[in-house]
Amino acid sequence: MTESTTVPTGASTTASPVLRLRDIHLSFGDHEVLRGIDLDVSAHEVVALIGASGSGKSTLLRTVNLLERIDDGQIFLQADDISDPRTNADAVRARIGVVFQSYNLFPHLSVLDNITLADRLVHRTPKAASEKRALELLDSVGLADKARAFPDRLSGGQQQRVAIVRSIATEPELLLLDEVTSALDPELVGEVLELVRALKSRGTTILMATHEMAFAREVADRVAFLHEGRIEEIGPPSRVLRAPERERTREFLARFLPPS
Ligand SMILES: Nc1ncnc2c1ncn2[C@@H]1O[C@H](COP(=O)(O)OP(=O)(O)OP(=O)(O)O)[C@@H](O)[C@H]1O
Repeated sequence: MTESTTVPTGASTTASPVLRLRDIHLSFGDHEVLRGIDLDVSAHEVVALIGASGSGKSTLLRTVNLLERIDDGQIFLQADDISDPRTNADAVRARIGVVFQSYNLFPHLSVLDNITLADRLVHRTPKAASEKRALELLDSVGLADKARAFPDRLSGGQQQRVAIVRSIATEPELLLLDEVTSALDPELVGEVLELVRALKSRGTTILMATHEMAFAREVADRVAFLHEGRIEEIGPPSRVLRAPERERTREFLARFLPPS
């Protein structure tokens, strides 16, 4: 029996997963924030992490990108054990796209330069090829006319869409989205969610933390409900988010309760 079939993570396909988390533990001082997480994300799958504020969603995403080092367990990206301390973190990060809550664009670079920077520096893609691809991506999200603009000339929703375009410009194997709509005014949320929907339809493999329950229901193949550092429930949105009262309670908790 292979390792990927020994843990009941509820993965929806039998293909080798893009990401495998095995018994992940992580503490900050005395506070054990991740308490034995097992999770597979298959190719082209969208998995949404939901849970109250402080349940460990962001921390889990940060461990995958090696921004936090785990205390115990293993993280596999494709066949590679990236939790091995000898792993080159920069090489791993070049394979994973990340978008955080605040857009984090470089303010002194144009939209085009923001998008092409990693491709040119990390992947050594020639400037012309990198810009051609970036312009195609911008065009596909309706932002081609902003290519030469600087971030401060864009709305929050436009900045976040550029950040997402930047994260996929290098064609990462996995995309991590951490509350990508939380910092936005409500009227700007829709355009960002629309872009995530488009990524899903292109087959991007996504692990995302979200408080947007309706969105998780619509876009996620599976939803993982985190509670106090453990995955309490995982499965199709129709099952995990089945009770409207529970959904509302979770949304309320996630938005308003301070981290424990
Ligand atoms: N660098 C750190 N040092 C100490 N404690 C931390 C650190 N990062 C996170 N924590 C704690 O870990 C717990 C989990 O935080 P995390 O940000 O992962 O939760 P979350 O589920 O993403 O919350 P939210 O929905 O509010 O973003 C919280 O109690 C938080 O205070």
